[in-house]
Amino acid sequence: MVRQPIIAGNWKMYKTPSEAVEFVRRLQEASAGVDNVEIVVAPPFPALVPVAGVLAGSFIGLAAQNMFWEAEGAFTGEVSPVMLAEIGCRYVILGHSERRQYFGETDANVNRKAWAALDRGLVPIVCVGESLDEREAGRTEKVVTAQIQGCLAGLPADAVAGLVIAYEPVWAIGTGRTASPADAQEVSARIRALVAELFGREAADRVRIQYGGSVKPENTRALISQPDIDGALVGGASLKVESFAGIIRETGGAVGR
Ligand SMILES: O=C[C@H](O)COP(=O)(O)O
Repeated sequence: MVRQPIIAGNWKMYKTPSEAVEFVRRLQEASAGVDNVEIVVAPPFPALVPVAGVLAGSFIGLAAQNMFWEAEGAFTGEVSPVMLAEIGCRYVILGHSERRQYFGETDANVNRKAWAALDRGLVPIVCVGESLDEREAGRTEKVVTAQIQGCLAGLPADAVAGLVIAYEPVWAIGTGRTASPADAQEVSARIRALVAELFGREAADRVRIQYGGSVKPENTRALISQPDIDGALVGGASLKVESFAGIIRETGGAVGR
């Protein structure tokens, strides 16, 4: 089964709209010619519209970092899937560990959001991953299994096949401490086996699993070469064109044609 690798840059709360526009213009040039990798950027909300304008018709896709599950209503401060779809988002990141840690995001919330996103034609990038305490207590598999079961509960198998799941061990995010390729592969393989159990072999073969946590150009190739890792969700290193384009090129080189 050939799965096209997907490299997504999660800019978190960095870059003003003008900085974001300038960045994607430069990224288009820097990543031109890499045609075997899907590239996605996830700017903060105020930058989505201007960046969508620059990216219209481009090979770089647009993602939001979060959304609410209702289409509209009295929900101050929230953004709906309808709005994201209309401005040209293709993806939406759901359940990032920072949303879980600081804003009370739960697996049940992520599940409602995933249904709503799919209903509006957006592809969820569903984030899962264990904390350091959980890993050290030997609970990684248990934690990630519960997250997958909760976040994807009841979704149709063909929708799951089209999803992106980002495995991000919380202890590796922004710390410079990357999971070893073997550890990242082991959990990614567990996730794929679980998807097979819950949604069938075809969904498991098609779903793309990203690794996230201190990914940089230097460690990309070893991670991407793992059989169950189909890309990366990149934080810090996606904020500079040189390092993000480096990760994209390394990915293209690792998968070949
Ligand atoms: O969404 C991205 C992840 O949180 C990874 O962030 P990082 O690459 O800065 O460790």
